[in-house]
Amino acid sequence: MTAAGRLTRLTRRGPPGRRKYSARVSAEFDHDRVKAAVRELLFGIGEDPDRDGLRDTPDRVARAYAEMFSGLRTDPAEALSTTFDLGHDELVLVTDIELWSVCEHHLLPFTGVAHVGYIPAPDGRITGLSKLARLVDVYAKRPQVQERLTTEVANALVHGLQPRGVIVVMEAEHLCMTMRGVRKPGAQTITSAVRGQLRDPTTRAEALALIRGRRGG
Ligand SMILES: Nc1nc2c(ncn2[C@@H]2O[C@H](COP(=O)(O)OP(=O)(O)OP(=O)(O)O)[C@@H](O)[C@H]2O)c(=O)[nH]1
Ligand SMILES: [Zn+2]
Repeated sequence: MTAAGRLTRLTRRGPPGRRKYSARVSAEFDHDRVKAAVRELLFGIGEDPDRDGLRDTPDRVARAYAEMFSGLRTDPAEALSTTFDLGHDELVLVTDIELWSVCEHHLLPFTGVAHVGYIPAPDGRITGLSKLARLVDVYAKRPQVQERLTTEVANALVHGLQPRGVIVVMEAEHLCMTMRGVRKPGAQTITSAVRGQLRDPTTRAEALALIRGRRGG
C-alpha cells in the first residue's frame, strides 16, 4: 500500500455552525521504511552508515520518529473522552503546558508552551485538566506548523466539549530559525485561536491577563 493510501484523512463536522474538526489518523508506522530512509540519508550527507557509531542509528532514529510522530496514529477524541458535570460555568485555564513539536518544513523541533482555556458548556460539562495537555500532545506529535497546531487544538475542544468559549495561545521557539537559516535564537512565535464567548474583547482580555500574569508580567 502506498504512503498516501495509508493516510486516512477524516474531517468530522460538529453541530451546524461549528468549525471543522481535524481527526487525521495515519494507520501505521513503517519502521523498516523509515530505517532504510535514514540509512540513505546518511549516505546522502557523505557518511558511512556502516561505521561503528552509526550502525544502529537508522533503527534508533526510526524508534525516535515513531514516538515523535505518534500523534498521527492517535484520535484526538480519545483525549477528551472523559468528561464530567461539575456545573462549573466559568473560565478553566491551564497555562504553561510544555510543548514539543516538529516543523513540517524542515523536520526540526519547535518547543515552548501552550495555554489552553475554555468556558464550559451551559450544562457545566468539563474535562480533566490533564486531558487539555494530552490534546496538545496529540496534535503536537505530528509534522506541524504552529498556526495549524493552535487551530486544531481549539477546534477539537469546540467539537469535544461544546464549550461556550475557547482560547489557545502558544509561544514557541523554532530550531529551524535558531540553528540554521536566519539564525535568530530567542525569537518567540506567538499564535492564538479564540472561539465563542472568548472572542468578546473583555472576556478575551481577562483570559490574556491571566496568561500574562502567571509570569508576573
Ligand atoms: N508560518 C510558519 N512558518 C514556519 C513554521 N515553521 C517554520 N516556518 C517557516 O517556513 C518557512 C519555509 O521557507 P522556505 O523559503 O520554503 O524554506 P527555507 O529556504 O529553508 O527558509 P529559511 O528558513 O528562511 O532559510 C521559513 O520561513 C520558516 O521560518 C511555522 O510553524 N509557521
Ligand atoms: Zn522549520
